[in-house]
Amino acid sequence: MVKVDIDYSVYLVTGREFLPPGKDYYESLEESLQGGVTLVQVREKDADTGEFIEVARRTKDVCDRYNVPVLINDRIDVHLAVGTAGIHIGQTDCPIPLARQLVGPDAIIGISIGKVEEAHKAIDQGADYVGIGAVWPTGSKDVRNKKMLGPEGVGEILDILGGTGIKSVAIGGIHLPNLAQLLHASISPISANHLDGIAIISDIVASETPKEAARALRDLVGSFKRVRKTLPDPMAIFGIPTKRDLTVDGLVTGVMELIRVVKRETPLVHQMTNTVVVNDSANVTLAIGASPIMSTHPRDVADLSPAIGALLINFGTISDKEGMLVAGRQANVNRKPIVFDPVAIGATSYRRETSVDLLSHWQPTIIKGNAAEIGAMAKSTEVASRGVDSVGSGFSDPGAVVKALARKRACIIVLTGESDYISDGSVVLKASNGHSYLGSITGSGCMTGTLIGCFAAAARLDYLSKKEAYEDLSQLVQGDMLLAALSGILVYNVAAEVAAERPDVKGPGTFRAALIDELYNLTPETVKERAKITMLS
Ligand SMILES: Cc1ncc(COP(=O)(O)OP(=O)(O)O)c(N)n1
Ligand SMILES: Cc1ncsc1CCOP(=O)(O)O
Repeated sequence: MVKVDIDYSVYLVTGREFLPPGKDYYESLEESLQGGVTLVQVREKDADTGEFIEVARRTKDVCDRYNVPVLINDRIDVHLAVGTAGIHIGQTDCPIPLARQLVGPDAIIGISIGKVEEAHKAIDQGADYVGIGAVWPTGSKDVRNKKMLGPEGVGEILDILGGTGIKSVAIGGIHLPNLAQLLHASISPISANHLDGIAIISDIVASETPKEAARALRDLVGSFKRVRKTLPDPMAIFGIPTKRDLTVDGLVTGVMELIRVVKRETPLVHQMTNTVVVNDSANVTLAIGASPIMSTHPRDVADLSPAIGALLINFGTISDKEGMLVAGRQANVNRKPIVFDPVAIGATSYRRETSVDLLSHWQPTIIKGNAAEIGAMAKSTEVASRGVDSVGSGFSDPGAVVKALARKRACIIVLTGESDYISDGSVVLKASNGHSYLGSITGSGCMTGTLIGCFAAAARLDYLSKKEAYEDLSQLVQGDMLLAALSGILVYNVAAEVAAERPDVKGPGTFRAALIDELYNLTPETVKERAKITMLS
C-alpha cells in the first residue's frame, strides 16, 4: 500500500446522531460526496465494535465509488479491519509513535490540536495532518471547558506548521456564513501558511440537502485555495492583485478617482458609532457625497446589510454590542467592507474583552486607531492611553507596527497621529497632511473612520463595476481597501488644511463648521496638489 494523496478541502466527519429526522445515513453520505466532499472520517461515539466495523465498511464502499478516502476516528482496530486510508486520533488517544507502529508507514495519521505546544509535538511525532479546533462553539461535541481558538488562534498554529509539509484542517462551528472569515483571518501572520481545508459535521450532516451544503463549502474553499496559489505576494490580504499603480502618483490618481466614485454612486454607509459624534459623522458622510444610516438594533442591522456599501463599527460609547455582533457577521456574509474603530480599547478591560468578542465573530477589513489603540491591538506597551487619547510621542517605528499588525489581523491597519501610517501587511504608506485644529475638536478620529468607510464602499463598487461578474468567492471583500484607507485619511486632512487657512476660521468652533464645508467643496485636484504621501516599503 502507498500513502494516499489526500485533498483536505472539505473533510466530512460523520455523525449519524445529527441527521435530520427520517434521513438515511448512506443516502446523506452519497449526496454529500456528489456535492464535493473530498475526505470522510467515520466517527462513531456510541457504536460497539461490530457495528462500527459494519458502518465503516459500508461507508468505504460508498466512498470508493467517488474515489474519496476514508479515515477512522480513534479506533485503530476498525481501521485495520476495514483497510481504510488511515486514522484520526485525539490528544488523549493512542500516542502517534505507537499508532504508527500499529498502522504502518503508509497509513494517514491525523491528530487533533488546540495549542501551539500540541502543534510542535505533532510535527516532532510525524503526523500527516492536524485538525485544529475547536474554532468556535459547536453543538456537535462538548467543548465547553476548552478555549475557542477563533481564526486568529488557528493562524498562530498555522505559523508553526508553515514549511513542515503537515496539512491542516480547522474544525468546530464552521458553517458557510463564517467560512470566508475563517479562511482569510487564519492566514498565518509570519509564514503566510493557510488552511488546506475544513472539517465539518453539522453543516453537512444535519442538512436536508447535503449535496448543496457540501457544494457551497467546496466552491468557497476551492476558490480560496486556487487564488492563494497564484498570488505573487503570499502575504497579500486582498487576493486578486489589483490594477493599482503602486507609486505615489498612481495612488493619488486612485484617490482622485475614488472621490468621483463616492459622488457618483452615493453609497449607503451604515455607522454604528458613539453618541458623541453621531451627528458630525452623518454630516461628514453627506458632505463627501455618501449617504449615512445610523441604525443599531440587531434586527434592523441584519435587514440593512444587503443594501449598504460599507459598515463602520466604532465602539466609543460601547452600548450596542449585540447589534455590532450581528451587523459585522452579516457584513462578512454579504462581503461588505467593515471599518473597525476600537475607540479607547486600551482604557478598560471591558473594551478589550468586547473587541476580542467582536473580532472572533467577524473579520474587519480596515482597523483604524490612534497610537494607544493600535498599541493595545498589537499588545505593545510602547504607547499608553488616557481615555480616548494617546499619551507620549508614539512608536519608535510606526511603519513596522502597522505592517506587523496588518499581517497578524489580515486586514488594513491605519494608525492616525501627526502623520498617519497605513499598511496592508506588504506596503506601508505615510501621509502627512492635516492641521493642529483637528486635535481641538471632539470626534476627529471618529470622523476619519467615517470617511474611510465611505471610501471603502466606493472602492468595492468601483471594483465590481469593472468586472463582468461577482465570481471570486475567495475574497471576503473586493476592491482596493488600501486605497480606500488612504483616501479617507487624505480627504479629511486636506479639507482640514483648507478650512484652517480660511480667514473666517478663528478657532475650533468655526473650524468645525468650515471643515464640513471644505469636505463638501473639496475637489480631486485640490487633494492632488496638497497630498503629502511617502511610500515607506
Ligand atoms: C479532523 C478532526 N479534527 C479534530 C477531531 C476531534 O478529535 P478528538 O479530539 O479525538 O475528539 P473526538 O472526535 O474523538 O470526539 C476530529 N474528530 N477530526
Ligand atoms: C469533532 C469535533 N472536534 C472539535 S469540534 C468538533 C465538532 C465539529 O462539528 P461541527 O462541524 O458540527 O461544529
